[in-house]
Amino acid sequence: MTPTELTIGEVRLTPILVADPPLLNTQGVHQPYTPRLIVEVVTEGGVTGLGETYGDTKYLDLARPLADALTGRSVTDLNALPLLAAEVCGDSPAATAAGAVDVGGLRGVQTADKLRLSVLSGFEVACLDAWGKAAGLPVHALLGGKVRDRVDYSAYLFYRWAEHPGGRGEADDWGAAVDPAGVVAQARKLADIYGFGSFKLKGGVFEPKEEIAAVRALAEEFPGRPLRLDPNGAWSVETSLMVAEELRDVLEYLEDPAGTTDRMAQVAARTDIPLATNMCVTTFDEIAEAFTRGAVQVVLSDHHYWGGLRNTRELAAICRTFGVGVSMHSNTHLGISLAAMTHVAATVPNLHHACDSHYPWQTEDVLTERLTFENGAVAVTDTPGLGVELDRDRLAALHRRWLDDDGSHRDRDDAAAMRLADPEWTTPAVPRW
Ligand SMILES: O=C([O-])C(=O)C[C@H](O)[C@@H](O)C(=O)[O-]
Ligand SMILES: [Mg+2]
Repeated sequence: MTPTELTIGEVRLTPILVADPPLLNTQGVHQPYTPRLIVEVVTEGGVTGLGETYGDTKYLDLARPLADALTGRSVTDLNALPLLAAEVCGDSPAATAAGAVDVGGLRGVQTADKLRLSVLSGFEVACLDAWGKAAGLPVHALLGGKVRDRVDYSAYLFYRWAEHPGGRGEADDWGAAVDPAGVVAQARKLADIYGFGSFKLKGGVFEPKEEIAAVRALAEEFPGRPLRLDPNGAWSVETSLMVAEELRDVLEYLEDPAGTTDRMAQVAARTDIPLATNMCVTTFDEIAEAFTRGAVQVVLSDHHYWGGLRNTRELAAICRTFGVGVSMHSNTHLGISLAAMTHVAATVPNLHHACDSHYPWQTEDVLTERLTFENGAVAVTDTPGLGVELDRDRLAALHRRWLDDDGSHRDRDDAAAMRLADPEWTTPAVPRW
């Protein structure tokens, strides 16, 4: 491996639109297509590394200057990435608006730092992939080596409609799930196909008592299996405590029942069910208050907004220091990100919960071969780099969809998608219940 082989000669950015089913959450419903950005880092030695991150306009605006600035640098120069991003990306107006939140609040605060980290995570993963390919080492080896050979994922259950309003988008055969029977049928199908052994229900969609009934129905169908419920902060402290009491015998943890660190701390003080979050601890700045107040017991890391695989390991070390558990959050992503999640998860000793992944809902990908779950787990590959290969035809087809789009899908907006079914819909005020 010579320095030239590791020097970045070109960075290619390809925004795409990926099919997404009508999955419901407290903000609204997923649009038929969701934006992602595929990053290719090509070294002067001809090695191509792949990365993936959010593809909404506010991310693309930051990704372009960073791509230009990377040319001539080494793929190993990763500690300098945040400094470089801070220097060249500038602050996005979306991030600097007072009280800005990510995806209507589903992913917590939105700051200029977090937005830059979300962008540079795609570049970090692409650099690690290129470096690993050039060195003949898997990405997990570059992170210090794996401590497990498979990474467990949980079934990510959603209330959903059979199809998008007006029959838009791509059809699938999952049918609707809007009541306990529908949720159980969906869980059974996900367990049968993928072998998942734990189940997370995305809540905050219906009245809490209906969601309690759905979790109870899951507990009956899958006795003893770890269950989670995540209303994305839609409940008050009192409602959170009521749900915690009703489900205390079956929940592994309750995820973001209430929407702020202060409310989570109030809930945590009065229940012994662990609270997990991907909303009130989403940046390093938020850790101290949440941990010292005992507001969360499990942090659901997301390598995209935490700034990459190496930052995820730093977060895991901080969690370990405070006796806080760690697992992984997910939203709509493709196989490059699933591979990246699997590599980093394989290196984290204190990862004791099955990670979230939307991947089963994504029928489209940009890989020649999709990643597979066996008994609910993804095997940790020892193939150099991430161990995945880009399918250029698929990438081109999904980019073509992005080019042809009239702009209505280029920025994720679950509330706007909901208004197509319910013109009166506005993003609910929190707490909703
Ligand atoms: O809280 C979570 O687990 C998420 O934010 C995951 C996703 O954003 C999910 O809520 C979604 O996509 O509807
Ligand atoms: Mg969550």
